Amino acid sequence: MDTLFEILWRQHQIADIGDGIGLIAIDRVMLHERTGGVALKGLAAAGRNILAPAQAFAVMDHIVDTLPGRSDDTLMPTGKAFITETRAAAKAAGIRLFDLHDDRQGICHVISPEQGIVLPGATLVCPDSHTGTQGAFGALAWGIGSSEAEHALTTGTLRVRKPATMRVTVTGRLADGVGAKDLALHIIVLIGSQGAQDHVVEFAGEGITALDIEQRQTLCNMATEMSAFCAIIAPDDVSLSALKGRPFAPRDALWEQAVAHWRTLASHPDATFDREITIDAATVAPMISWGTSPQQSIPVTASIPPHNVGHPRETAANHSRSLAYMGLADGMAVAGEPIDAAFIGSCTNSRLSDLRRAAAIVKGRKVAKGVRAICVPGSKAVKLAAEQQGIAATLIEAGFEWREPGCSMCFFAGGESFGLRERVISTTNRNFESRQGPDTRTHIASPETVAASAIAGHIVDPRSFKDEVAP
Ligand SMILES: CC(C)[C@H](C(=O)O)[C@@H](O)C(=O)O
Ligand code: SF4
Repeated sequence: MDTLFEILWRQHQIADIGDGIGLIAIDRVMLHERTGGVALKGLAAAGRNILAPAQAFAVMDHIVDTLPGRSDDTLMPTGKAFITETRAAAKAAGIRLFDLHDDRQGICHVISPEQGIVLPGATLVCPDSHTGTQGAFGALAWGIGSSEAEHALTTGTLRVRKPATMRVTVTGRLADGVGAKDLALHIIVLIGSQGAQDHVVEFAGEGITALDIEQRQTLCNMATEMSAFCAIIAPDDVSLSALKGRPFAPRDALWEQAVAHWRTLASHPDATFDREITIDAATVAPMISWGTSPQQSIPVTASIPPHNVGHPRETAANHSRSLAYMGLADGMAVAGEPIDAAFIGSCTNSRLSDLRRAAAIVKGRKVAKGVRAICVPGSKAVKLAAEQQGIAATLIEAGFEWREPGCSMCFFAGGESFGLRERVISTTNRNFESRQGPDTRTHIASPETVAASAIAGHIVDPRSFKDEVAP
């Protein structure tokens, strides 16, 4: 009785190499300028061709400047070369490139579904750790290294160690004001940030099927922070309607044929998983991270617990180091901490519905004095839609900077950053030391919590912030 993962593995396994490793057929390769250009250059240097150029796609997202009027110049000292070399290599290789000024440009994991590149039942790889985001569509999508990307491009295959399976079933529905980001942090606190290592995580249950497709992507994105091999959600009406009519998705009779196949893709009711976890959606509250790992998170209404309480695999030394780095102490509430900046963006929470929920919170209000608030839409398509729908105007009116799409301040190594030791509340997925700038103190949370905190000037529960902030 197969799980969805085992069905997709069987459908793509060309050979069982032994030792738990399969030779897997790869349907799509996505590349970005930070790691993908390296793979393309490596192939060219070795004189190898790309087996199926029509199935490989490159985009500029990590290093590109997100200020209006941008060019190939970037804040990352060696950044320009990544951009120009990726462009040249993609052209020489004859693959599609969504370049800086292309209307389809954006963060790789955001644009792939927008363009219909990811499809249910397909295998998709990208030299980027958050590729599992795209498992929200029922694809087997996982992150690889640059040299694996070279191998996938030139052979259409990869050797893969077969991961174990884990199902996270969410019963009931999330409460109002609680979203997929909160659910993801709740799960990470429960199982730890290594909790899903070497596992494919299938998310299932009413709490998952009730999520819209963008929330599902947020959840699958955060599976990387559980150290999962990747995440997957069985395709259904929600995911299929999100892909219908997309530029690279099949059309007409081919679409119907594909749908008939995709409808068969689900774990058998009697399938057994190596691990099973069940979560009652009613127990999930808006979450906030207090430390330097996503597992160091708490409900926004709670106080920082002493080490080991609810935080598996956390040593006392780790716990103290995180607190010292963050300028916090045991037993403190994180709510109420003044912030220097608020960031809405990244492949976790930069889609239209994320921005819409943030805008609903800030509408008619102003970002607190002294807080730098920035919104970076995940793609040009998101940006244009947000502008057309008045979402951008609401955010700008409130005092948010409105930027061009890209990874931006999710990732200091791309060049853009917040200031020394600044306290930032952020919709991103990683709160590691110096992730968003030199010694920045990042708190990760949902778009609602980030938006509400930007208005309040301190970390706040989005469900009750209106009581604390005058309209
Ligand atoms: C630069 C890239 C390889 C990296 C990743 O793989 O995740 C980045 O996207 C990140 O989020 O840290
Ligand atoms: S938005 Fe952040 S997490 Fe996502 S791919 Fe870019 S750098 Fe990585």
